[in-house]
Amino acid sequence: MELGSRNDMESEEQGLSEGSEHQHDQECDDDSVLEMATAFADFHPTDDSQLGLQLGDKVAIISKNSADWWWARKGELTGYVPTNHITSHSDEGGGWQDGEYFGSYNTMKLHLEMLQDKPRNTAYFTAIQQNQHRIQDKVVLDVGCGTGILSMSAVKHGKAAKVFAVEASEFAKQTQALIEANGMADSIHVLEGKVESMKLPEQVDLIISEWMGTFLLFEWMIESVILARDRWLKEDGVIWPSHATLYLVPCSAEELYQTKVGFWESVHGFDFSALMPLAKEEFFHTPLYNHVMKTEDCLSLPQKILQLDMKTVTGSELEETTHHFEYTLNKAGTLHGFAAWFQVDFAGFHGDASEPFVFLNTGPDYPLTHWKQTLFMMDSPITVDQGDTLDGTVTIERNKVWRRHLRVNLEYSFTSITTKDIKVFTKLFPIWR
Ligand SMILES: N=C(N)NC/C=C/[C@H]1O[C@@H](n2cnc3c(N)ncnc32)[C@H](O)[C@@H]1O
Repeated sequence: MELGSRNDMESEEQGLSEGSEHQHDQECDDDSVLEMATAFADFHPTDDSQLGLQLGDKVAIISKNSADWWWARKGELTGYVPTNHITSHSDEGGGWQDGEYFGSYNTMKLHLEMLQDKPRNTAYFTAIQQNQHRIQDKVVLDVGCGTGILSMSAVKHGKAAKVFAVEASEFAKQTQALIEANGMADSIHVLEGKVESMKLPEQVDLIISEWMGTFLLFEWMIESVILARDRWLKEDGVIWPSHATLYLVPCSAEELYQTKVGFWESVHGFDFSALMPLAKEEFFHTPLYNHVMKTEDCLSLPQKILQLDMKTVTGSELEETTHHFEYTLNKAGTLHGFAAWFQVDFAGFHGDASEPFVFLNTGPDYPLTHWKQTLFMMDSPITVDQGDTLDGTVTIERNKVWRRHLRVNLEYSFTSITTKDIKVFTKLFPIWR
């Protein structure tokens, strides 16, 4: 299930900012504080009545003296802050945009899309069935259960004794009805609310969750799963997926490029090429979250740019990651950009390591899923030869203000095997802010 996998959310996504819930901050309890706010830009004070800000700083708003300056406190310091440098939490749910986010999961369209994603559901069901002897009579936590499909499978296929099915959106009310309609109310306990604020009566043996978003991390639900793991998973418990791997490959996207940009060369016989820069900016500024690539589009072997062990990964490790890559192109063609996809594994139960585990790979060599692939289009395609090389880095940086969003920075040098000349490229792609 993916915030960025549906057109409506995609358009809402750009404006995903009117979270209605006010995420209560501890500092708010101090009665002199009107509300909390976060700086989304640095601010350098011009006199000592002003408070300096760094992007991501949280400040307590004491009074709103004017439309442009508010009196605020940051730690022990107080001073005026410019309102056009901060986003007040009362608008945005503290940058998590929870109102809008959970609201988006209260739609039939979304659940239909996920429940119709055969590879997705088959992976979870098969993993549960294959490990029935380990799940039987155990206690399971389903983080973000949606319709409760995975919880029902844990009981039906896994013979779990008890499942806590946690769902923050209003949809949880429907889920309760589904559990009852399937005679599972005595083993599946639907809990409406964020897992962060949930009080369970006991630790669990297995956490199951389907948290993966565009480019694996968008929506940043992984943080909620990590928190649930740290708080509710037994020491020797298992978390599924147990591992998550992000892949990146340099690729062609000729048809897409011609459709969106080449088109302007000649429009009904007229030269509209002056519009090509605008087209590139509009269509390629952010990655394409619903691109379906063909294996032959790959210009090299994919490389792993992020590998997560879900039993041990911490939230802070994910704030910013950088991976160095070197690709040797294995065919001639046109390099338009890079494609990304992920694989999640369902391993982790004790058993000999050679035991085959179920995995779900959303790449071009596997059956298509609703995640499709994520395409990062560079602005200028280059003609390449077999043997040319790309050497660079991909940096994934979580947005410090909009906490479900991230930015992917691609920087690399291209070396032609024939002429040896080197071209350097760099582009920053927000997902989606
Ligand atoms: N797989 C994709 N793409 N989306 C993730 C799946 C999101 C589902 O999990 C719920 N959810 C997300 N975060 C939490 C949380 N912290 N506590 C409880 N429920 C949550 C959402 O309302 C969706 O139903």
